[in-house]
Amino acid sequence: MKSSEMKNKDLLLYAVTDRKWLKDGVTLADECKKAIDGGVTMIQLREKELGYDDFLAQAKELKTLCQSRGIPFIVNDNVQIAIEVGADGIHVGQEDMHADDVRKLAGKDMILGVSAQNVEEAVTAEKNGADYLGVGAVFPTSSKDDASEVDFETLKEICQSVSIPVVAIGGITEDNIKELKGSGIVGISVISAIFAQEDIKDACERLCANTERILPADSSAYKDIKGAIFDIDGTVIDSMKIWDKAGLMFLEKHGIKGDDDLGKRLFAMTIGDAGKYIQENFLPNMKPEEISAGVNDVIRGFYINDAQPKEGMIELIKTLKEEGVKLTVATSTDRDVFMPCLERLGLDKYFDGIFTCTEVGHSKAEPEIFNQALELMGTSPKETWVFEDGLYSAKTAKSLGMKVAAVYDETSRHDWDEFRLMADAIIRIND
Ligand SMILES: Cc1ncc(COP(=O)(O)OP(=O)(O)O)c(N)n1
Ligand SMILES: Cc1ncsc1CCOP(=O)(O)O
Ligand SMILES: [Mg+2]
Repeated sequence: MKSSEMKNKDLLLYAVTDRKWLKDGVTLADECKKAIDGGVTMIQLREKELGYDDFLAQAKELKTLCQSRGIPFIVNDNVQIAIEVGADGIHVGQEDMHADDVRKLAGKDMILGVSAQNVEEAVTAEKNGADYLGVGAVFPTSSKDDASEVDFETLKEICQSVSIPVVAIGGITEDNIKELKGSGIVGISVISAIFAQEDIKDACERLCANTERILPADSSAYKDIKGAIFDIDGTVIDSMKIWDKAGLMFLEKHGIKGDDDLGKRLFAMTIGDAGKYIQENFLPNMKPEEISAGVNDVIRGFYINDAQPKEGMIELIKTLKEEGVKLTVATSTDRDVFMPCLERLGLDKYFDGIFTCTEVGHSKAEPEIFNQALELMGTSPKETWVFEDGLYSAKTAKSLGMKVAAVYDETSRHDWDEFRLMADAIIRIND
């Protein structure tokens, strides 16, 4: 991977190797495979004891593994080995070769990571060509003897002072990671919370999920963005649950108490079918159309009075607008249902155009709605991001060459593993 192709998402869970944790008969490649299976997005080979030839042989093995699994491979400290093995990148600290010299030797395409402990080092590293920063130790660590600690405020100041992405490193565990929320980091870099664990794959899965949970929906993740297309339900508005519950709430109004199973059955039906089902099973004296209209009223009432934004989305939309990005809506929900909510939240004024599947005459499994949004914004697919909680809609957007920010929503959790992998950025706040 070239440095220009690296996304923030590639830095989500960055594993740094340490052979001191290897069990008998197990190789670093074996352990790295488990880590990649668990969701590690980048690997750094860190060898402090090996001679040149052994270091090179190990680098070749891990480079082949990472390449076959589609994640970047980085070499720690040794620029020569990084170049010889054709690594994707090199990571150097303040005591190692200077970043500008590394850049000259390694060329513009190699990913260059630099350690920084304060704002001055961070700003200098960016000027000297760093593509990302590793900042730490953010917690006490036993994996690096000479690591000095970096407090939360300094980490935050560093993130605010540079435009390149920052990962935190040092003593990070699946529990303390939540303390890094709000710092501005795009990911974490970890040794022992991965390689010292009994079940490496399992540990990585939890670290990944917990890291996703602390990342902001901020605009810095969306490289080269000129246009943005927002889904509404489950993306901008926390409204998916009402579709799940509307049938039950309607029944409750008529004094009938349903259970979760009934809720799930009704959710899987169209509103028309739900009307028929409720009539046949609970309200024989009411017409199915009246029931369907009643369920619809429950939904509308929720949008008018109660629906809340997903965390961080209002701020994101405002920031993108301020940055001159064209904004549109593409939604499967009918205009008269969601507009009162957008208006109540003061969001309607930010959008240059609003497209609904009903009005366009095609679902989001087809390209029409996205193409109409692109045409109105006058942006090309590759400079346009689609913010979506629905995997199938995201697949359509991807097939048109657009970038996708996957927004986590509880109702589509079963798709998340596939969705997070295909997306160019992830928004998963407080699920
Ligand atoms: C991602 C990442 N961040 C920081 C470091 C530390 O690098 P450095 O300060 O050069 O210390 P050593 O790792 O070389 O002991 C890192 N390796 N990776
Ligand atoms: C390499 C490095 N640089 C700063 S802290 C550190 C060690 C990170 O290891 P761990 O995740 O086990 O604390
Ligand atoms: Mg170093």
